[in-house]
Amino acid sequence: MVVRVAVADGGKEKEEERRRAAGDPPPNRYADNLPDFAQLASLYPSFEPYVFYSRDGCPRIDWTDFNSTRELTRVLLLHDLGVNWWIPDGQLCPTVPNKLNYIHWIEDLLALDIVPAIRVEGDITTGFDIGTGANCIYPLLGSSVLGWKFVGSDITDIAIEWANKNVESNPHLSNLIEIRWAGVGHGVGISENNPILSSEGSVQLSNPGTENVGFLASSVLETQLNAKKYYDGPPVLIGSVKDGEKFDFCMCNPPFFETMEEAGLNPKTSCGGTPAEMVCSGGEHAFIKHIIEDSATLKDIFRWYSSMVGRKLNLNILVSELWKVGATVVKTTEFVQGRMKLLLLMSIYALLPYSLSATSRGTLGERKIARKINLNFRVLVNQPSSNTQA
Ligand SMILES: C[S@@+](CC[C@H](N)C(=O)[O-])C[C@H]1O[C@@H](n2cnc3c(N)ncnc32)[C@H](O)[C@@H]1O
Repeated sequence: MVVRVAVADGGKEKEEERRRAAGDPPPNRYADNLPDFAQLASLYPSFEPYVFYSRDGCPRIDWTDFNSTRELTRVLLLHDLGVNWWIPDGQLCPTVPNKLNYIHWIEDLLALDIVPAIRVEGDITTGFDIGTGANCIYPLLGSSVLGWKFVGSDITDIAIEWANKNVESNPHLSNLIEIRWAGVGHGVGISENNPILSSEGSVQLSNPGTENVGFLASSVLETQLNAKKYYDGPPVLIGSVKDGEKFDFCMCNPPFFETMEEAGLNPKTSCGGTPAEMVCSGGEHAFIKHIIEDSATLKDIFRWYSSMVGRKLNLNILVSELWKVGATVVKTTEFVQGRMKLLLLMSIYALLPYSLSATSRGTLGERKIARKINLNFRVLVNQPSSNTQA
């Protein structure tokens, strides 16, 4: 018996080594165990009406019915993680297995010491979720699965109200999660050279709504007009981070689209999504570019900056923009969960205090990363204007 356990553990270790070496994403509890709808239906009477059986006898749900996908998310969070959760009709409904992928990927990156830890050892890992939404899914997953602390920011009444409700209905997590209006921080990264653009396009040097400095120097106006071609929404990171705060990472599922028409509807699923959640001026490219620009100011206030990216073309453009602002490590990955064939592109980067540059796909062992750093450093020196992604 003991020997069998030892063998099994050894196998797990080898598999873990292989996974890391191959750059595969970390395991997710749902990777080999898709949710058992029949079991959930027998345990949760509220879920039972949504489950039906296909001719092959498999229990299924109607993915085009919002009530059905929302109830699945509710019972999964409750059954597997002991998390109480709800969202109002039409708000973006998260698919738990996909969301866990992002959390586990960050977990893997934090385990690497390619970017030095910024906080004292023993501190609780702390993340910043940009646009946490009414569903507050990343803070709920990160705190319940890994015990991480989170600040979740957002800009809409409904997101702030429901994210708070979701935190309060889980008293065991409530000391780990703070929900915060974006742009009401205490001025980290804000200076006369680096003002905040408000949603109305005026410049603010502190809390929006309390101290509007009004009219602008023409150079600032010019920047602002250029910015309008891109993202002209409320502040993202600068203005949302408070004095003295440090984070291990930020993460973001951005508003991906410029219009709701562009967002379209996936006829095979109904996961809700209001215009405020799905759309921003300039779409995902502009939103993430704004995060990149903020990060160039905030630098090591975050150990890693990360975001989801919907379109591969945007990912390539954004990576080249990362080099321009001095990113020193850029990592990307793609996730496919179960049979859903949903492709998630992820990008994560850090701005180290020295000027090496590296890029890699997935997770690499330390030695390989060191080799890649040298390789890309040479490439960058020889061809400073080229866009180098290994
Ligand atoms: C695609 S939703 C993501 C919701 C949730 N994190 C998820 O993954 O399901 C994008 C969210 O970003 C919020 N948002 C838009 N602009 C923002 C800003 N400047 N700062 C913070 N949140 C913002 C929206 O209100 C919305 O809740």
